[in-house]
Amino acid sequence: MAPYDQNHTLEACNLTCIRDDRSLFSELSFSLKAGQALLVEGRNGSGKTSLLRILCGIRQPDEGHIHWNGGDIYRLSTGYNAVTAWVGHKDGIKLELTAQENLVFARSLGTPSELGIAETLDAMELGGFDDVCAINLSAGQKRRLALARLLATRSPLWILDEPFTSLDTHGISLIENMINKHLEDGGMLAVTSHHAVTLDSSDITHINLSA
Ligand SMILES: Nc1ncnc2c1ncn2[C@@H]1O[C@H](COP(=O)(O)OP(=O)(O)OP(=O)(O)O)[C@@H](O)[C@H]1O
Repeated sequence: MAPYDQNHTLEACNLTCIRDDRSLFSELSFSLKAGQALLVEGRNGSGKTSLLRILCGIRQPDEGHIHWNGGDIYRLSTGYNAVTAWVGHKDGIKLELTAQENLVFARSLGTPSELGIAETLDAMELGGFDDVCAINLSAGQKRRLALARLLATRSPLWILDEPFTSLDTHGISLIENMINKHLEDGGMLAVTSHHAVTLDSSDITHINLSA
């Protein structure tokens, strides 16, 4: 993939998240630049998914704001979802569509990458499954198809909630390599994972929501 713009920035300022009168986190601030990763850690229920959903713009923080390249993510003229790729707990794939059709759909929603659909499926070791309905893929193959969206579209900011769920050790290393390449190209990453994540970059910010 061609390198991303090295001037991209993400800044989170004084984020607060309250659920049912309970404060999950407050006054949380951090920033990311090209090639940097944010690793969100913490016990079950500490608020990791809630933080990632706020970073995606799916949920507004109760306090604080997030800026992309200096502009509030809710007011970007280009649309913040044009720069983010989100893979959540759920695969978010259409079970009645084939693997290929799922990627055509994903590309229609974002900025298509220079990698073709067949090449993307090959990269995710799903070559030969292009015309198979997603409902007939194994759990790990469904997860790889969900993560294939990251390659099928071109988004500098990847936001991944437990990306390794259902993957075997080979699948995990496939995704880690993909993430490392993304960071090498100047992409950014926010991730939470109960598995250890092996990243080549030393440019990692750790946030522990249980601390
Ligand atoms: N839609 C919601 N409405 C009310 N409370 C919610 C909602 N979503 C999450 N919560 C609560 O917020 C808290 C944090 O949930 P969250 O999913 O962010 O935690 P997490 O750190 O990602 O947990 P896990 O490691 O188990 O995935 C939990 O106590 C949960 O019950």
